[in-house]
Amino acid sequence: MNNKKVGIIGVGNVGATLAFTLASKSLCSEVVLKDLRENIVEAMALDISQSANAANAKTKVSFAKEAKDFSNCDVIVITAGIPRKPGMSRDDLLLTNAKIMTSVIGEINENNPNAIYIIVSNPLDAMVYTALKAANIDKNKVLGMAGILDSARMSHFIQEKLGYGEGEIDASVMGGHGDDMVPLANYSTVAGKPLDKILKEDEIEEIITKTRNGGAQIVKLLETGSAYYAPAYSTSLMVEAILTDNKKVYPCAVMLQGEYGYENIVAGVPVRLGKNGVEDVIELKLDEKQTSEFAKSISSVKELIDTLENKFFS
Ligand SMILES: NC(=O)c1ccc[n+]([C@@H]2O[C@H](COP(=O)([O-])OP(=O)(O)OC[C@H]3O[C@@H](n4cnc5c(N)ncnc54)[C@H](O)[C@@H]3O)[C@@H](O)[C@H]2O)c1
Ligand SMILES: O=C(O)C[C@H](O)C(=O)O
Repeated sequence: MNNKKVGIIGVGNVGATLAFTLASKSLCSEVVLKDLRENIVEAMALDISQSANAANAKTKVSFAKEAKDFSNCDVIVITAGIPRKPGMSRDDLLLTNAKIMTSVIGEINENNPNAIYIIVSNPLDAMVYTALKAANIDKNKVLGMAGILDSARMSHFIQEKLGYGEGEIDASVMGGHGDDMVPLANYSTVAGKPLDKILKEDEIEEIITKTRNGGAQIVKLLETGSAYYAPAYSTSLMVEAILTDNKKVYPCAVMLQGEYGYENIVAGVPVRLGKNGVEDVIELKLDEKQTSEFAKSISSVKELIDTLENKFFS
């Protein structure tokens, strides 16, 4: 066992599913949960700990009764915040979740000097920005989860279109986690073959549209909230990469400082993950259309950041 501690704040659908995933896979020695809802967090800690015992897993699952219980974490995942409901955009959550993000970061930052933070709350890119601004943490230690999820959705829609490829599809999505994210057909492969060599342009466009709409599709069906199995599993991959220092490259939302020609803006880009968090940002060569789509996605994130600066941080 690796003697690593993971803290999860916000133990609703995504947080609880993530805790279950980490514990079932014995990815760390300890998972500690924190939420405003005292009975729920205690119930989740009991239930998930008991499931881990059923699996003979080695992870201890507990909940934080006081600040010291949520200290010295190696990785902290923040899923605290409200999810959207049908008819809403992720951006509608901006000011409510910025308030929650600022408050939770303020509660835990001091006791966790070495933690790497993974942000999940929406709107994702703006929440990564908020976390960085609220706590003055090194930019390489704060990452947002969305790109793995969006890429998994794209893989799903590719498989659905082709009718084959399970386990052999490797899709790639960049940009902000919003309606104009940038799925990259030429960097998406089926058994190593690029998608743009397999499907026609209109078929690829259909997959791109479905990928962009993937979150909203589930929100509409669920009625009460948003997706959580794929988001939680995607987050577990980031946690694993950091804890095991495996150097895997995943699309993650990070603060850009010159990469892709942008400064002081958060967006999803391929990142090599390791024990230090962001170990490298990989710069893919984008064609003209992808470059302009990435610029559009960046400008949507910029609008949210401007709103935060004018209405929240000022
Ligand atoms: N980045 C992504 O790809 C992605 C994917 C799925 C969900 N999300 C986002 O993650 C967030 C959580 O989604 P969910 O489905 O788990 O929602 P949920 O409502 O099931 O859970 C949210 C939890 O946060 C808790 N919480 C709220 N304020 C808190 C605070 N100050 N301190 C501690 N806990 C607090 C709530 O009590 C609740 O248990 C939402 O904002 C959602 O939009 C993002
Ligand atoms: O769609 C949402 O609001 C939740 C999340 O961002 C998702 O893509 O599933």
